[in-house]
Amino acid sequence: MDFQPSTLNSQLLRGLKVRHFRCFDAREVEFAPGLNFIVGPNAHGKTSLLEAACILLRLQSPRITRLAHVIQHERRGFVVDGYFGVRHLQFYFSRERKKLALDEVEQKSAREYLEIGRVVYFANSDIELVRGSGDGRRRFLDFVATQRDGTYRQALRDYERALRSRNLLLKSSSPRWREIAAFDEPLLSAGQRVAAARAKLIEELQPEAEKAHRGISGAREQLQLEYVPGGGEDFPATLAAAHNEDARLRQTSAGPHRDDVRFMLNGQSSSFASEGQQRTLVLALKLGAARLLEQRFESAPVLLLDDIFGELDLDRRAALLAALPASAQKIITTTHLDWLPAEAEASIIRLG
Ligand SMILES: Nc1ncnc2c1ncn2[C@@H]1O[C@H](COP(=O)(O)OP(=O)(O)OP(=O)(O)O)[C@@H](O)[C@H]1O
Repeated sequence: MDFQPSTLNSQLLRGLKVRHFRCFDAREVEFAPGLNFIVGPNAHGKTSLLEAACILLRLQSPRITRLAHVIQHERRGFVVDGYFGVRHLQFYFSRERKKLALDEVEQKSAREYLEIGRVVYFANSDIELVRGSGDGRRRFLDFVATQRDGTYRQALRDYERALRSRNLLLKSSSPRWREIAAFDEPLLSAGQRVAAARAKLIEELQPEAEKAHRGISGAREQLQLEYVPGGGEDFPATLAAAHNEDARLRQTSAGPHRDDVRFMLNGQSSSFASEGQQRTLVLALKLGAARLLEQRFESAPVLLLDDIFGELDLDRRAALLAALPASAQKIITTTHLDWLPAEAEASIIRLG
């Protein structure tokens, strides 16, 4: 790929190469600014390319927690490699080791690498954000929070490490409380950083998601987001009060690993909402996250949209296309493009 730095918009994913990634032995694609469609029949690797783009920029999959699952069967590891603006990103992952490089320089830590590209990913299965367990909502918060704040990832890791150690001690048949208490301090300190960042994120997301929701739903309902801290209002007090419960359950019962977010439409829990209302809500959350990141960094994140047009009628497809941030690069998978207005300017990648 030949890139001329002077002509590049620095906030674009220009090209992507994958090797031994899901169904691809090797594949290379180029993307344009604005609208990009990846078009092809089922099971031809559309989602795989979108997932690879997400992993290249964020080192995590939007679908699964274990990257080993995207290694092509019978292979040792995968490579994703691409240009974001003028920056060259490379990531190798195998079960034994990971290797990161930025502009051909191997990185010991992911910190600088993760400051390069920002992403909002949206798939039909995201309706689980409303319908599913708190786990999915925490993953969404973490995905946006690590992009919003470069220190968040470390706080989350510190918290998870302290939680794992504390839980391991609690599992013992006769828990030694002095040892367990030694993990309370790091658990509390990292947990409070995680909780504060999540609370701040919800506070900033609220007006943006509301605005997006009003735009899509035609101002019919009011959307409210509420952060529900798993450590209560006062995490140290909640943790201290939960000692007996923790001993009984043999695990830490309170803390950010139990955080949740409540969605309300006109003051009613979104669990009562219709499917259409729930889909609108999730879309508003994602567009809200995109606006929030755009405001914070003065450049829109890349939008990766997996087959979300398939279930909509023609009018709604057009409305959704219009609702996507104009300045963002958009990469969209779809099985066919018969519906795309002839005047729409888009770059098309065909698979199969
Ligand atoms: N680890 C893996 N190794 C090899 N093949 C895999 C792996 N994971 C998934 N696949 C295969 O990759 C193929 C492409 O899947 P993908 O989800 O990318 O297709 P798609 O074009 O998005 O399909 P759809 O339109 O049905 O969503 C599937 O046949 C799937 O079984």
